[in-house]
Amino acid sequence: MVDITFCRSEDRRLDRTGLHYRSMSSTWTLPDDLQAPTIVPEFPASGEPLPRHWSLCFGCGDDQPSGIQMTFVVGDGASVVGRFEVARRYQGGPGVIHGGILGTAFDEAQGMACRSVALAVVTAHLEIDFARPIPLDSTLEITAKVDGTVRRKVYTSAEARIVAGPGADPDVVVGTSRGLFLVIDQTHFEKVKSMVDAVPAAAGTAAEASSF
Ligand SMILES: CCCCCCCCCCCCCC(=O)SCCNC(=O)CCNC(=O)[C@H](O)C(C)(C)COP(=O)(O)OP(=O)(O)OC[C@H]1O[C@@H](n2cnc3c(N)ncnc32)[C@H](O)[C@@H]1OP(=O)(O)O
Repeated sequence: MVDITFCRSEDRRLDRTGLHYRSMSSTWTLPDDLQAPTIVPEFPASGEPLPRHWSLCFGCGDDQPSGIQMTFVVGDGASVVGRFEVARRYQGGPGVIHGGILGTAFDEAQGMACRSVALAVVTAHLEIDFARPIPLDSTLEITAKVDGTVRRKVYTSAEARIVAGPGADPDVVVGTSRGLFLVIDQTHFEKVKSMVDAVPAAAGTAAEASSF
C-alpha cells in the first residue's frame, strides 16, 4: 500500500489569520490502519527536558559547534517542543533563514518526537511548507508530534513559530512539516559507527555512537 503520494502544487498559502492552510502542497495522508501512539516508559513526563540523542548531532549536539544546537522539552502526549536561535550564519536570502536549516530543525524535532514511541528512528520522508520568511536573530520554536504508527513506521507533523526576537508572534505559523520515520535497531549504524567525524573514532566515541 502506498501511504504517500504526490501531486502538482496547489494553493499553499496561509489564510488571512496566518493560522491555517487553505490546502497543503502535497497529498500527504495518514493511512487507514494508523495506530494511536503508545508512549514508551523511558519518555520523560510533560514539561521535562528531553536530552540530546547524540553529542555530535548537527541538530541537537552540544559538542557540534557548527550545528543548530536545538533544545527540547516534552510536550503533551507524544510531542516535543524544540527551540533554537536563528544565528546569522544560517542566512539564506538576505536577512532570513536558509530553508535547509528550517528543514534540519523540523527533521530534528519530528525525530525527537518519535522518541515518545521508540528508542531510535531515522527519517524516511520529510516535506515542508515554508509559509513566512524567518528573520535572523529570531528564536524559533518547533512543536512536533507523533500522529500515529503502523508497524515500524512513525507518522509525524510539526509547526514552527517565532517566539522571540525579530518578527516574534507566537500566533503565526511560519512553517509546517510532515514526515515519516522508521524505527531502527542498533545494527543500523553498525557499518559506520567506527568512522565518527569521518575518521576512525576513539573507542569511547564509537561506543557512544552505538547508542546514538
Ligand atoms: C540519527 C538518528 C538516531 C536515532 C535517535 C533518535 C532521534 C531522533 C532525532 C534525529 C533526527 C534526525 C534523523 C535523521 O536525519 S536520519 C538521517 C536521514 N535518514 C537516513 O539516513 C535514512 C536512510 N534510509 C534508510 O536507511 C532506509 O531507507 C530506511 C531505514 C528508512 C528504510 O529501510 P528499511 O529496509 O528499514 O525499511 P523498508 O524499505 O522495508 O520499508 C519499511 C516500510 O517503510 C516504508 N517506507 C520506507 N521508506 C519510505 C519512504 N521514503 N516513503 C514512504 N514509505 C517508506 C516502506 O514502504 C515499508 O512500508 P510497509 O511495507 O511496512 O507498509
